[in-house]
Amino acid sequence: MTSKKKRKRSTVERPTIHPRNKYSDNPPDFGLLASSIRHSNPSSSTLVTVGLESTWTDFNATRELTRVLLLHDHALNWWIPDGQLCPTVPNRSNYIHWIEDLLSSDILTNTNADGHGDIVRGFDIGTGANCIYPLLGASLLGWSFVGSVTATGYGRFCSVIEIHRCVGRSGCRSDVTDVALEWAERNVKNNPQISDLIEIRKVDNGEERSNGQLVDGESGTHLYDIEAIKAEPAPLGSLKLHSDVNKSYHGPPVLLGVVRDGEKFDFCMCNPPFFETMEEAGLNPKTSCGGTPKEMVCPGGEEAFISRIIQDSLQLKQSFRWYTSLVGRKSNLKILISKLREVGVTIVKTTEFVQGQTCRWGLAWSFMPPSRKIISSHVAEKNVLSFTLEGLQRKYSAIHVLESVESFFCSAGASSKSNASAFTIDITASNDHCDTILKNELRNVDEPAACQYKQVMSNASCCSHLPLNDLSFRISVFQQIPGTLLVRGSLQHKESPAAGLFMLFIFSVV
Ligand SMILES: C[S@@+](CC[C@H](N)C(=O)[O-])C[C@H]1O[C@@H](n2cnc3c(N)ncnc32)[C@H](O)[C@@H]1O
Repeated sequence: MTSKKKRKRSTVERPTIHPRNKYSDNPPDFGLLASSIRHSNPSSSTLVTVGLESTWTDFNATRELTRVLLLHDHALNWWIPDGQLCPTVPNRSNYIHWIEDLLSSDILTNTNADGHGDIVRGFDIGTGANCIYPLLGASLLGWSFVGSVTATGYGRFCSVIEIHRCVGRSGCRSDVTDVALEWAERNVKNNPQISDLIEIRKVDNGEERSNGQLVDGESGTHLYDIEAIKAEPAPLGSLKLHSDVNKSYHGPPVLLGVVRDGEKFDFCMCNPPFFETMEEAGLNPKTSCGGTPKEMVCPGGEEAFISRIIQDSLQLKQSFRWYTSLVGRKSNLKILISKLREVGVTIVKTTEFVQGQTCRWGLAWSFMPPSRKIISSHVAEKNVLSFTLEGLQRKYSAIHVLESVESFFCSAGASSKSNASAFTIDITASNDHCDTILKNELRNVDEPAACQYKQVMSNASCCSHLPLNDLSFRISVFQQIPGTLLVRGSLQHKESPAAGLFMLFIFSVV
C-alpha cells in the first residue's frame, strides 16, 4: 500500500514551464540554432555541439546557447565575460511570467507605480553582469527596470582559496573590478530598442562593521551620507523571531539606501546569492553556469539575504506593490514565510519553479490592502459565500475571528449562538438589526464600495430598508494552513434575494 502510494507520487508530473513562456509550446530548436551559430561564428560550432549533446559542463557552450536564444527569440544582443553567472533563458522567463501573474491578479488594489503612466516599474536586486531580468522584462512585456549592482560585493567574506579559484578559473577579478556594473551597462546599451527602459544603479560599496556602521572596505572611512545611515533598517533583533539560529546579513545595502526617496515600484525581484561558501555553491557538478563568489555567495546565504529584503520592506512598505524573491531551499522558504507572517504583511504568495533536476521557489509578499471587491448581484444571491484571510499573524486564530464576528453582530442587537468546537456561529438578525448594521457600515466603508453597494441594491429594486423577516445565517471559520483562514457564511433560510446582498455586504466589511 505504502509502496504503491510512493510510486504514484513519483510519477506525478510537475509543471516545468509557465504556460506563457515562449518555450512552453516551442522548445528551442537546437538544430536550427546550431546551424545559425555555425554560420555566424564557425569557431564556436564545437562548443555548441557540446551543448546539444546535453553535456552542460562547458561554460562556453552554455553561454553561447544563452546568447543565441536571446538573439533569435528576443532580438537581444548579449554577452558576459568568462566565469560570470550565465542565465538559462527559459528558467529566468518563468519568474518574469509569475510576476506578471501577480500584477494582473486582483489580489491587490490595482494601482500602478506613481508617475509612470501604465508602464510597469520593477526593481531587480542584484541584476549582475548578465542583466537578464531587466532585458527579458523590457523586451517581453515592455516593463521598465532599475537593476542594482554592487561594485566589490563580498570579496572580504570569500576565503583566500575562493578568490584564487575565481581568478585562476576564469581570469575574473570580481573582487577588485566593477565587472557587473560594466557588463550590465554594456548589455543595456547594446539594445537601444529597450535601453530607455533600464537604469543600472550602482549600490555604494560598503561593508558593515560589527557595530552596524557602514565603512569603506579599504580606507575605513565612512561612506554613507546621513540620509543613507538613517535609512538603515531596524536592528536585526526585530527579525530574530524564532531563535538565535536566524542568519544575519552583513553587506552592502539591498533596498534601503538604494531606493530613492519617493520612488514607487510595482515589484522587486531577486535571484539572491544562495550560498554561504563557494564549496556549497559548487556542490552541483552537473551545471556549467559559471558564477563568481561575488555572485553566488553571501554570509548567511539566501536566508540572511532575503531576511534583509524583508527588513527593508518593513520600512519601505507600500513603495512596492509586491516584494518577491527566488528561494533555493524549501527549508529556507518555510523560515522566511514564518518571518513574513510574524511581521504582519497583508499577503504571502509562493510558487514552485521546476528547472530540470533543480527546484526553486518564488516568494512574494505585500503591504498593500487586499482588494475588496463588491461582486455582481447574481453572486450576491447565492446561499453560501466564502473568502480567505491570508497572511495573518499567528496569534490570530479561527476563534479570534469568530469572536469579532460575534461582537460585530451583537453590538447591533442581533443574537448569536457559538459552537467553539465546530468553529461556527449562528446569527439571527431582525429587520431592524440589519437596518442598523447597514446604516452604520455604509458610513464606515470607503466611498466607492458604499456607492457600488447602494447601486446593487437599487438594481435589485430594494430600498435601504430590507424587506426581511428574521435573517439567520451561520459563519464558519476553518484554518487551512497557519496564517490562512477560510471564512464561510451560509444563509439558513432566505426570504428574499436581498438576504444574499446583505450577506455579501457584511462579508465585504467584516
Ligand atoms: C545569484 S546572482 C544573480 C544575478 C542575476 N540576477 C541572475 O539572475 O543571473 C546574485 C547577484 O546579486 C548581487 N548582489 C549581492 N548583494 C547585493 C546587493 N546588496 N545589492 C545588489 N546586488 C547584490 C551579486 O553581486 C550577484 O550579481
